[in-house]
Formats: sequence, structure tokens, C-alpha cells
Amino acid sequence: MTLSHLALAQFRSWPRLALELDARPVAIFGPNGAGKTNILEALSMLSPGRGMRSAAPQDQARRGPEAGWRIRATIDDHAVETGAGPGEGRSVTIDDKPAPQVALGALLRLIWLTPAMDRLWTDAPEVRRRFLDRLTLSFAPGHAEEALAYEKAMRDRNRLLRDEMRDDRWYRVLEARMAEAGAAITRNRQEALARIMQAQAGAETSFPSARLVLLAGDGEADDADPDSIAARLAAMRPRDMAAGRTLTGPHRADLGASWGPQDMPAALSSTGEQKALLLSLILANARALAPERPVVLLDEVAAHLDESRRAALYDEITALPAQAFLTATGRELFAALDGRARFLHVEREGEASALTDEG
Ligand SMILES: Nc1ncnc2c1ncn2[C@@H]1O[C@H](COP(=O)(O)OP(=O)(O)OP(=O)(O)O)[C@@H](O)[C@H]1O
Repeated sequence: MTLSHLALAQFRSWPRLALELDARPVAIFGPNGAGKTNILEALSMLSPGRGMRSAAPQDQARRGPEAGWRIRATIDDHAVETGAGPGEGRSVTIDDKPAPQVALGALLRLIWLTPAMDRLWTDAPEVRRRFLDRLTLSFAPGHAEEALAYEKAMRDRNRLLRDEMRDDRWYRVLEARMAEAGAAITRNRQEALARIMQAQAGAETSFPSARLVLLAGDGEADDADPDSIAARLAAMRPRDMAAGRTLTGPHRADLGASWGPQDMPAALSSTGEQKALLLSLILANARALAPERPVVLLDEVAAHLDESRRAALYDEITALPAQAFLTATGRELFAALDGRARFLHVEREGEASALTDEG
């Protein structure tokens, strides 16, 4: 998969931007608020969902009289377009035909690391679950569809629970749907974690390797067998009815990580170690996806690393069969990438971002 062209119109601080891309890492630098992260966010919209800022489409439109935004990209020989008009949800076209958002997952494998993820290991399980599903989606583009199917069946079952319905048939239909989608979700997640750990083990890297585990979040073993999931859901009906919602299942799962000879839990590690661990996962994810040439977005990663770690990161980035985009406030943070990357200088001109391509 190759992303060869990116164009933005009225996206956040960018009235317009057009970039022809090649295989080199892209190093984007400029002062705070210049619009660097907005470029990465635009790239993240080339995948299903709300992108790396989890933003509502209306907030992504450039403030001003023209309220709609648009992103165009060429991925291999496909023309991809996505955007939202005023008051509208996001739409996607692929080769000028309307397409569901989930179709983007199969066209381009995207992974990202943002400063908001610095607290990932100490944040709520929900935040880690979203991260886990992002990783999983990069390996299994169908994961988004399974998640939607699961959520829909669960919403319907929750309605039955709240209405205190005792009609067995409806429960059985919905629980069978949840069990099937839920088993697929768990399998996809387990496989993604296994592939990432495998990629960590096989690599020469200066970043720590993490032991990753999928946790059920409710003390129960994580289950990938539809029959036993359906049986558990049936047995849980009285408890779920009292709570008014489904209490167990993959929608409550969590991601555990530990590392080093003492098997140190990520949440107990230092800030720098937590960042290095995350970076290690993202790099392993990218290596595991090598045949697909993923796009890797690293927002403000350089600033948090000491010089030797930064040099190691750049060596790994340039060796990856991936298209990488990095941001930093100063060009000096990219000094070790001289001659190995393309440099884009972003500045603010009044209310709009502007770019100088330094080659
Ligand atoms: N919808 C919008 N319309 C216009 N401008 C916007 C919109 N949303 C955000 N911005 C502006 O974009 C700027 C932030 O851009 P971005 O996050 O890309 O900055 P950055 O260069 O990454 O900065 P930093 O180094 O501080 O992270 C802010 O000035 C913000 O006001």
C-alpha cells in the first residue's frame, strides 16, 4: 500500500494543502499551534472512525464561513475522498463511489502515537481497549465490522434487559449474534497481540519488549468460543437485568502490559519507560505489518526521548518498510534524520497554516 498524494481543503487550520509523497519519512516541524498535528490528524482520517483526536466531524471543519472539510488521497491506484459538510456525518468515496468507512481499513494500514496516549497505561480500561482495537484493526480490517455487529446486538439486548423482558426467544437470537461477533473480536485481538509480541521478539531493537495480555476485565477468562459465550450470557441474564446492561464480554476487555526481568507492570514504570514501551509496541506493530507498508504517525515523540533513544528511533523508522510522518517543534530534534527524510516547515500566517517544503 502506497500513499502517493494527500490534499486537504478547509481541514482545521489548513485552507488548502497538497503534498506528493514518496517512501521517505516526513519530518514536520514548526512552532506550537502551527498546524503540524492537524496534518497527522488528516492522515488518520484515512482509516475508519474518528481519527487520532476522536473528534466530531463538525470540529474538524475550518472555522469560518465555509464549514465543510475534505481530504483527498491516492492510495495505490485508488482515489479516496472523505469529508463532512455542515451538520453532516463523515462520508467516504473510493474511486468516486460511496463506500462505508470500514472499507478504508482494507486500503491503508494506519497506526499512530500521540501525546494523549502518554497516560495509556494508567488511564481507564476503555482507553486501552480503544488502543487495542486500533492495533487489531491494523491487522484485521474486518474487526470494525465485527465490533459494530457486537455493539448493535448488545444495545438491543440491553433494551430487553431494561424492559425486563423474559421472552427467551429474543434473548437467544441476540445472544447468539453477540457470541459470534464477540468470539471474532476476541480472536482478532488475541492474534494481533501475538503478532506484535512475535515482531518484538524477532527484532533488533533498543526499545523494551512488552509482554501483552488480553484481560477480560471482569475476572473471567477471555473467551473466543461462541457456544460458551452464549451460555454465559444466558446464565448472566438475572444479574444483567438487575444492572440494566450487559456486564461481561469483550466490550469490557482490557490490555495488560509488563516488561523486563521483573515483569514490571507498565502502569508502575517511569514516564519515560512507559513512552518507550508504547513506542516499542507501535514499531513492532509496523514491523509485523511490513508486507502491507503501513503508514505510521508519530506526533511529538522526539521531544520526549533522550538523544540516544531518539537516534535509535530514527534508525528504526528509516529501516521500516513503512511511510512515517513525525512532528516536532524544532528542526534540531530531527537533526539525526538529515539526508534520510523529507522536511516540511509549517508556520502560521494569520489564521491559516502554511507550509514550506524544504525537500
Ligand atoms: N476547526 C478549526 N478551524 C481552524 N483552526 C483550527 C481548528 N481546529 C484547530 N485549529 C487550530 O489549529 C491549531 C492547532 O494545530 P495543531 O494541533 O496541528 O498544532 P501543532 O503545530 O501540532 O502544535 P503543537 O506543537 O502545539 O502541538 C490551533 O491554533 C487551533 O486553534
